Amino acid sequence: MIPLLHDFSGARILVFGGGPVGARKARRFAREAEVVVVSPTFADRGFGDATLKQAAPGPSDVPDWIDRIEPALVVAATDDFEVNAAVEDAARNRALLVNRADHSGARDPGSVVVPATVRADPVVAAVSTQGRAPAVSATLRDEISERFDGAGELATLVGDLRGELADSDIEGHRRRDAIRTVAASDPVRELLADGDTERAHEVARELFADARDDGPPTGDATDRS
Ligand SMILES: C[C@@]1(CC(=O)O)c2cc3[nH]c(cc4nc(cc5[nH]c(cc(n2)[C@H]1CCC(=O)O)[C@@](C)(CC(=O)O)[C@@H]5CCC(=O)O)C(CC(=O)O)=C4CCC(=O)O)c(CCC(=O)O)c3CC(=O)O
Ligand SMILES: NC(=O)C1=CN([C@@H]2O[C@H](COP(=O)(O)OP(=O)(O)OC[C@H]3O[C@@H](n4cnc5c(N)ncnc54)[C@H](O)[C@@H]3O)[C@@H](O)[C@H]2O)C=CC1
Repeated sequence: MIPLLHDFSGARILVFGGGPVGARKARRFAREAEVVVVSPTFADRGFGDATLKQAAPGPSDVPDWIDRIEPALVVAATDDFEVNAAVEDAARNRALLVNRADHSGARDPGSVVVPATVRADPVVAAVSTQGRAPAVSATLRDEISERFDGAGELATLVGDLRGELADSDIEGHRRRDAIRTVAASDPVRELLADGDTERAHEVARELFADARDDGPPTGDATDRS
């Protein structure tokens, strides 16, 4: 499986199953998409801004729900294997993305796994074990999140500097070195994590100007994919 970021803004997502797992998926997707959850019962836990529809569709009712809602992604999170299987079949027949919460074996095209994520907008990190051991994903996510202090602010700051350079006639390698110097600067990161944004910007600008004008030795130019 290949990790990608998918923009679901303006899209609809249909979740079958209103237990804790359906709620967790609904909450996650509702930050961006219009989420509908269909289920006979709903957990106490929050569903974000999702719309809740109380119903207990059997396997043969599933296609109608999908055709009515017209989702981009369907989530099968009921505790009923037959219903989850019907959700997967109907989604696949319509070439929709499908996430099965009760199944992590072999996967067909169009099936997606929900990773454990850390967000510090605009930075987002996702960890998956490709379905093998979700608890490991969650543990590693917690470790990564401890290193995320100031990461969102850093990306915003470096993004601003990139924007300012976009129209300049600075040589490509100097531009890249200057940007990398700021991106990798521990002092800038620490100042941002401490909330000292003003000083962080000053230090970043100094580093940036030095690297741009004098240019440290050009680093490794290989593409890190
Ligand atoms: C394939 C996948 C499908 C998908 O949902 O996309 C899937 C499948 C299954 N999970 C199961 C169990 C558990 N899942 C969790 C937790 C999380 N599971 C998540 C994702 C995924 N789970 C996808 C793969 C992710 C990857 O690639 O690593 C996370 C990361 C994201 C999220 O769900 O939001 C979220 C962390 C949330 C957070 O902390 O943020 C815990 C731990 C806990 O609850 O504390 C347990 C109990 C311990 C255990 O069993 O391991 C079972 C057995 C169910 C049963 O026994 O009935 C299945 C089905 C099966 O394995 O067949
Ligand atoms: N992916 C993950 O992270 C995890 C997945 N699971 C799997 O996901 C499934 C759901 O987990 P929980 O929410 O904890 O289970 P749960 O049993 O608490 O909730 C199941 C929900 O599905 C609803 N439901 C039952 N029949 C339905 C139907 N015909 N149509 C729509 N909704 C229906 C129930 O009313 C209930 O709200 C579990 O059976 C398990 O296989 C479990 C733990 C973690």
